[in-house]
Amino acid sequence: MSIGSWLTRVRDQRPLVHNITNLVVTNVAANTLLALGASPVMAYAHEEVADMASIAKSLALNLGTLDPEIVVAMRLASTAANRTGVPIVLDPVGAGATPYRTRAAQEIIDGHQLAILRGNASEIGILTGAGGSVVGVDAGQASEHLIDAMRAFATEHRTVVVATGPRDLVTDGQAVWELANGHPHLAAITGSGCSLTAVIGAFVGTVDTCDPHLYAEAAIAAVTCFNVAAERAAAHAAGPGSFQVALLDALYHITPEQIDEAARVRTL
Ligand SMILES: Nc1ncnc2c1ncn2[C@@H]1O[C@H](COP(=O)(O)OP(=O)(O)O)[C@@H](O)[C@H]1O
Ligand SMILES: Cc1ncsc1CCOP(=O)(O)O
Ligand SMILES: [Mg+2]
Repeated sequence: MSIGSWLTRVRDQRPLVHNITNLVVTNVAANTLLALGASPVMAYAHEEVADMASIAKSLALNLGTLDPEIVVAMRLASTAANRTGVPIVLDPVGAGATPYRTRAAQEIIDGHQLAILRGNASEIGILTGAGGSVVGVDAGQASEHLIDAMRAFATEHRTVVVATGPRDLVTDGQAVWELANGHPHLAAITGSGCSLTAVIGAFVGTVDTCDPHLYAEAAIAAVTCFNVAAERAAAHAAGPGSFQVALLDALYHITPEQIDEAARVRTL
């Protein structure tokens, strides 16, 4: 299946993505999913997260503005998602910046089966044991051991790992792919990584068998779709402000053919 045809699946199926995300990006993540053609819902109450996760096509967890209530909500939702076969995508925002965030990410990873772990290269470096520095929620220096550590982590946890930045890396524990689309404006707005995680949730929500290889394909397609849309948006944006709006428009208008034409994906 071509990378672009994954977008057709998303638009045809309009998967419901249950997001437990942060206070900064809630609105933009929901609008990003709508522009793409997916269906967002944000739900946090302990009384309903298990029910919501069970009827969703995917569960996207984001540690951006973590607090103890959210930690419990994520635990309840993840348990229900695993029980009902709903794929989980985790964005460990700021893992490595404080022990609380790192511990929360590790508890989710150890206690549940993730479909995809997606963070910036520093967050992924911290969680996979490669090391790296995290400055608040932004990436610092990435580790030179990142690729090996990602592959070992993916194998051990039977999951797909995605590390983003100027170049993006994806592995299912066997193959490693390097993705080279995107635009520096993405690093000049808040929430690009968080929105991408929600988008990965939409793509993975179209996969109905628990298959790491298909999850990897979905992740590659999601990152490439998002980043090619960003390139198209940047072409007529005056700066980060208009870029943010233009990105929503580009996600709405982009075609599978445009994605396939611009995709820069290679196996390492
Ligand atoms: N310098 C860059 N050039 C091109 N694309 C980038 C650049 N920095 C980040 N991106 C893209 O921005 C998105 C968010 O990645 P990143 O900034 O690593 O995550 P986060 O916002 O979680 O720190 C990804 O799609 C990534 O490919
Ligand atoms: C600024 C900030 N602070 C807590 S969460 C958040 C948003 C982070 O978004 P992203 O990781 O996509 O840049
Ligand atoms: Mg992030």
